[in-house]
Amino acid sequence: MTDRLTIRRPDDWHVHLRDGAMLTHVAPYTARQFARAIVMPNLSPPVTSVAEGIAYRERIVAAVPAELDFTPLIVAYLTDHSDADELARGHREGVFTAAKLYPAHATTGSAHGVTDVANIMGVLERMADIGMPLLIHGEVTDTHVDIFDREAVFIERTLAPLVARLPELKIVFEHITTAEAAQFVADAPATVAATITPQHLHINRNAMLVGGIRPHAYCLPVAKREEHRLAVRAAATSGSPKYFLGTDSAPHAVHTKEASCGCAGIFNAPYALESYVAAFDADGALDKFEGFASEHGPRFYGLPLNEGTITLERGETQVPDRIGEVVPFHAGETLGWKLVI
Ligand SMILES: NC(=O)N[C@@H](CC(=O)O)C(=O)O
Ligand SMILES: [Zn+2]
Ligand SMILES: [Zn+2]
Repeated sequence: MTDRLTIRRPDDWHVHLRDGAMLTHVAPYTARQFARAIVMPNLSPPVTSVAEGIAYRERIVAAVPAELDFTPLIVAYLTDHSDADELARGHREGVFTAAKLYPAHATTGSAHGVTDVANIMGVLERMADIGMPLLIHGEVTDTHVDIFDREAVFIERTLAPLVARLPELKIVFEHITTAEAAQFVADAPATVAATITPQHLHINRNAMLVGGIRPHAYCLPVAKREEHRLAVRAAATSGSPKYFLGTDSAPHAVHTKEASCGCAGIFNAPYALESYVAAFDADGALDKFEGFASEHGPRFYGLPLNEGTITLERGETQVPDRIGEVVPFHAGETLGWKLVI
């Protein structure tokens, strides 16, 4: 039995660090676990211009204790009116690592998102030309489609046609939650990859709905049936370079989740690595963890692998009920691994 696992320093390829007081509160947790993070741009207002990207990056750096070696990677938020020249300039100048497609009204902070991919086809063609990755929240917003089917329907209606049209465009299908998504990515060209969250490795929809409604298990895309959790978990632990770590840590103050209309998002940053490694361990896949956490992401993005290592050890990590105004994932549980750096 392996009791100690030393791996190259990992990165988080999908996180919400927010802004203002929440940024100050949560950014250190991500910076303690990860060397770099792809920071999502769904602020209000969203990060759309190069100037806003530079300013946000400065606010993030200011929120992280100086002794932590952490690099935020900034993402442009796509709207129906995105300008290809502005995005390309941001990419060229090292401000925008990628651009994010939120279908309008699909999730938290997506009101300014894209109403039809056709509206940004010129932008996507330019991104393909310059090798700038497109990150996608992959759910349709059609009110006739059941919330549990929105990811699978997005593949059929939007993602498959997009990949067929622009096979050279690098696409990250973010936070996949279904067997259909895992299979689509497996069958797609090497330009298509996916991030996987810790919650979608651990919970199915029962966690949210059995024995009372549990708002802290609610995020988007919503957790699905057990068969989907198992398919996503098999993808994560498969060793395939198409799947990599993206926590989707999405903090919301407790009163906005424990409400008649609660916000979507799970705050998993403080114990993300302990949570992921527990799943890999349970599946006998510890040997696949370094690839998932530290290698597949940078290789897909075309960025250097991190220098240095971290160590995880078997041992108890008690997850608190609250961290400031936010309830963390696994609140009140004991995880079987700890990060010892
Ligand atoms: N995942 C979530 O449930 N929420 C995210 C948005 C997102 O990633 O879809 C958030 O910003 O709160
Ligand atoms: Zn999302
Ligand atoms: Zn997210």
